[in-house]
Amino acid sequence: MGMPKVDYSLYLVTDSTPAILGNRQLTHVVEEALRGGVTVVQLREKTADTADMISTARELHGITQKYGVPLLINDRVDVALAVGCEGVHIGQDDMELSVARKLLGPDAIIGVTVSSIEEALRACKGGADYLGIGTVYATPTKTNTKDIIGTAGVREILGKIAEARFDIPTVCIGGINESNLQRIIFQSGAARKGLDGVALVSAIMAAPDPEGAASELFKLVKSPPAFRVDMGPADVVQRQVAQAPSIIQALTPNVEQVVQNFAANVALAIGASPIMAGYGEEAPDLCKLGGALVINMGSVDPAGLANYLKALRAYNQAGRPVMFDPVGAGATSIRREAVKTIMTNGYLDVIKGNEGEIRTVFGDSQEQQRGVDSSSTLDESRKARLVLALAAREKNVVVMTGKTDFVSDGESVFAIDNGHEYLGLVTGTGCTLGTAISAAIASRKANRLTAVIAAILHFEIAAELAAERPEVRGPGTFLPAFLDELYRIRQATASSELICDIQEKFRPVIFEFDKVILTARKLLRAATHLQIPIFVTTQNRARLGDTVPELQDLLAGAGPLVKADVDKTLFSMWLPEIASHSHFTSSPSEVVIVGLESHICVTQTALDLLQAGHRVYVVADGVSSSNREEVGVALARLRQAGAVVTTSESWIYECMGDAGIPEFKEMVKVVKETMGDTKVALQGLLGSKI
Ligand SMILES: Cc1ncc(COP(=O)(O)OP(=O)(O)O)c(N)n1
Ligand SMILES: Cc1ncsc1CCOP(=O)(O)O
Repeated sequence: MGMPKVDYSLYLVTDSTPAILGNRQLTHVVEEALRGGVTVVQLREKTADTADMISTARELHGITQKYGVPLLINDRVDVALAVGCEGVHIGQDDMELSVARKLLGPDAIIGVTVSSIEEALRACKGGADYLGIGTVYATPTKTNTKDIIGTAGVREILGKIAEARFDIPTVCIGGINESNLQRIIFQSGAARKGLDGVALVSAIMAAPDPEGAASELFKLVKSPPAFRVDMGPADVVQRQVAQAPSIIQALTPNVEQVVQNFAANVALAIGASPIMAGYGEEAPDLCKLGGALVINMGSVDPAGLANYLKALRAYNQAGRPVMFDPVGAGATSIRREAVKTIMTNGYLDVIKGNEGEIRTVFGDSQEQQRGVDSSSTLDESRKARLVLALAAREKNVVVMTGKTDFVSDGESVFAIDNGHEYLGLVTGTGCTLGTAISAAIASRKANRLTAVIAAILHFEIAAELAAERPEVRGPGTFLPAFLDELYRIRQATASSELICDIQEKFRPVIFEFDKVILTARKLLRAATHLQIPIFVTTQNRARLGDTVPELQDLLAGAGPLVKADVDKTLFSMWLPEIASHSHFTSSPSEVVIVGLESHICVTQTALDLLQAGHRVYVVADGVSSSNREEVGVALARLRQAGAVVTTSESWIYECMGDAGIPEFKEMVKVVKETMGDTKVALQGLLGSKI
């Protein structure tokens, strides 16, 4: 006996009942699973007699040894002793740990089932080698389970083990399969202790291809979930909320909900592209478009629920965010069940609901809602504690709407007191707030908590502004004004950046080099007046020279607006130093590119920026290549990829948006003073493009 270091990542518990094994041979299925990557095997036979069990165990041990994997026996210390395998797994109703240890000796592996903190601490103190924590979810494989503890229960146990400083490996068990494994590991992890692996029966033993199933599961255990989002600390959140509304722009959520028309209008007003897609089969394609999914439980029927689950699965797998709106969650038992089903079948980045809905999602069985009403019974501190607890349990962001909205990421709670009573007098405003939130979280670049808060502020401040308009006399006139204000805020707060790369050594070879410089000078002046951050790059500065001298005075004048000046070897200007800058990480940006060469560095930069979720403007009078013919081809390609190919003057006016802005006078001066340059650059560079 004895095996120095056990890898608990993928722990297979066998089952030879016909419902699971069919008419296949147990040893054959286990060997296939071992080939697929199973790291521990437990022989679990509930009805076999001792002689048969010993015989199977012996054969199995021969196989597991070939793969260097420990074989443990469920409950039966006598069988483990007879076979001489590596150890046993015992439950709370089986032989005592101390007795098993005495019989098996110090080197045997003894695992213990635990479903509470007390059991876990007792097993740790008693010298268990690992813990099997569960049952996580109800499973037909074992129906006589005492406690279904969910990921929250697993996390509590892990937290206490860490607190008591026990360094013991742990797996969890019960209802785990390919579609929920990563979420279970993610949501179960406590601050200082995560799971070492997962134990499964049917997901492998009943699989038609046990090797393939095990190999897929092994990959999932070893890789971080696609949906995992690191949430920034609260102080970062507070800083970023200052620029809040700019977070919602150029996003593409896919929206599935009841008040579709209104939701679609809100999405468009805030710069998102809505797709109302209730058919789950479409989701795998839709999630490739890079948006977010809204599951709005406006109506619940079996077909609808199946669609929610299909879409949820597709978006989780693609690592795209999901916003769950558990409409009327507590109104009927069907809805309560639907909430449970949705929550146990996928990861929800954000859950948004009114007090009754959030209480139901948390599992408050006393909560009986009437329809989708939003009557409130909790005081503010209890509301804050509830969203905090739910977000901590689900490891996501929770929003409880109400007169004051409460938002939490499980670490901090924010209260938002904006909005207007008219929002409560128009149908669907709650649902469309979900649309706004989904648009904000659609970009993975944004901190999720910040994005959610920003979306709420955008939405509610727009309502306040709309209600103040002179033409608004009630909910009917409020609605169009509200859409206008959503749009106006978005327009006014879109954040732009300028990326520039023009080096000295290219001067003699680039087509119309001096014209590119003229445009770059104009854009730098405009950026400086409009307070647009500037990012400068050079390609191998030592060999190809610095940024041209014609731009140096303007860059010096821009001072702190020049956020980075980076030398590179990559062709793309989208360097880690730039991509990680807070201007790009806090929200999707509108980035204008000027420089060289259009078919190499400019093209790669634009494609990278698009891929990262930003909106890209390529100014046709500000980019060039050594061969003029390259330019038109590059611009056509970028246009097709989703970049906006425009001119410098058009971009400048788009950035201003409104002649009423304070900078307008200065900007007109820039445009007038560079009128001649603009003409020369357009004539010189655009002949071969567009
Ligand atoms: C790894 C692992 N964890 C838990 C169990 C459950 O064991 P137990 O509570 O003894 O229940 P039975 O398996 O005997 O029905 C397990 N087998 N393996
Ligand atoms: C043995 C055991 N102990 C708790 S749940 C369970 C069975 C898990 O089976 P499955 O992985 O098929 O849900």
